[in-house]
Amino acid sequence: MDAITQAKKAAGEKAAALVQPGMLVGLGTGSTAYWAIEKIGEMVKGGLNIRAVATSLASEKQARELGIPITSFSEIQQLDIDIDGADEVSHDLQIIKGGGGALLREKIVAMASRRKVIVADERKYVKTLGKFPLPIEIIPFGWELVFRAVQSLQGAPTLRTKDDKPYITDNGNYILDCAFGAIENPEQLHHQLKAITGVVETGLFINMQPTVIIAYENGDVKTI
Ligand SMILES: O=C[C@H](O)[C@H](O)[C@H](O)COP(=O)(O)O
Repeated sequence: MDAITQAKKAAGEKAAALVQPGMLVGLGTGSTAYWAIEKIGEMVKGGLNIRAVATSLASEKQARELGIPITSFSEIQQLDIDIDGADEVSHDLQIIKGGGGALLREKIVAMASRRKVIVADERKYVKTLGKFPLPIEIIPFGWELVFRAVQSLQGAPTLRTKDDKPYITDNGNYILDCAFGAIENPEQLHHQLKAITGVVETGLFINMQPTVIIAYENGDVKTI
């Protein structure tokens, strides 16, 4: 296992240790949240009694294979803890998510959770957001109009593709990856983008007061 994968695993496992018996747990998406889910799976096999909501079909499949009981918002109102990855976390704890296309479900789950825990390796902990192009989830119909509206906000959008076709999210939508350069005011940008008809959600996770667990290649793990 290389040093970055080791760091992701360390961050994920540290977050999993925050899960207590009886909790309702949000399961994130991506290669870092993966390790948290694996660890929670081990804990469940060891007798931990929890129920979870997954933020993507991929994470739900992983959780089911590990025997983690899955629930949904038809049965519960709120989660105790949500553990998820990030593409960038700024020093003032604003976040970009959605590199794996799961931002909409991730935000719904995060908003429904009392405690939000973000796990990331050191490469993602940055002074200012924006090196990572901001993903936004948009409705397929008329997506070109949203594309142009993003351009008029000085973002450089790219329609995300897979196998030369538009990438389709778990919700049947498209993703635009938008390069804005340094994002000095994430809150303002989030609201500007949300005001465009056809934008479902942005990957800016703003003012969520998360617990952030950063793992370093040298083996250190810091909770911020
Ligand atoms: O849509 C995907 C999610 O926001 C992921 O949590 C994020 O992209 C980080 O993924 P990874 O841990 O694989 O870098």
